[in-house]
Amino acid sequence: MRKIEHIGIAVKDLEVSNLVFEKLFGAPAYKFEAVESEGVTTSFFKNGPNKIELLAATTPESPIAKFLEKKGEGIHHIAFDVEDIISEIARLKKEGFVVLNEIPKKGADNKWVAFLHPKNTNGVLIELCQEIK
Ligand SMILES: CC[C@H](C(=O)O)C(=O)SCCNC(=O)CCNC(=O)[C@H](O)C(C)(C)COP(=O)(O)OP(=O)(O)OC[C@H]1O[C@@H](n2cnc3c(N)ncnc32)[C@H](O)[C@@H]1OP(=O)(O)O
Ligand SMILES: [Co+2]
Repeated sequence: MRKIEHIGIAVKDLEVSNLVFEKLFGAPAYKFEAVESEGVTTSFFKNGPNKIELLAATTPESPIAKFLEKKGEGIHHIAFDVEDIISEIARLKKEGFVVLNEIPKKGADNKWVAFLHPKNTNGVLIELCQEIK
């Protein structure tokens, strides 16, 4: 894992939260993207080398909808940039982590992604991201 790729924040209303983070960073989101397979719509903000992903649910079954129901708005996951997601998944499986999708899926912002179950990472949902070249 090379660096934090983004921090995902679950929000109830993307429009409202876009304005909050635009004020916070003094700049608008650089990207808005829906990821149907995850039942989410996202916006991305860059602040220097850091990236924030706001996520709102578009379906009741969405992981974000369930998270909001259970925990309310807040940090949802930490995503890490990886060189080779396939070998990283194999390494982490060997280390005993539960990989929620062993076959990388298409994420937002042009990435292949996979997730580790938070039960093995002290309650923090971890996302692996590999840039799609
Ligand atoms: C891919 C697009 C975009 C991108 O960056 O490219 C994204 O980041 S999409 C992000 C949304 N997608 C996901 O989160 C996919 C991975 N998540 C899952 O598979 C589930 O959300 C899972 C397995 C983490 C939890 O699902 P489950 O149906 O088991 O929900 P429960 O409410 O029963 O949770 C079980 C247990 O886990 C705790 N939990 C749930 N979500 C989180 C979280 N985000 N962070 C930390 N902990 C979480 C929940 O509290 C339950 O704990 P318990 O102690 O049993 O109460
Ligand atoms: Co993410």
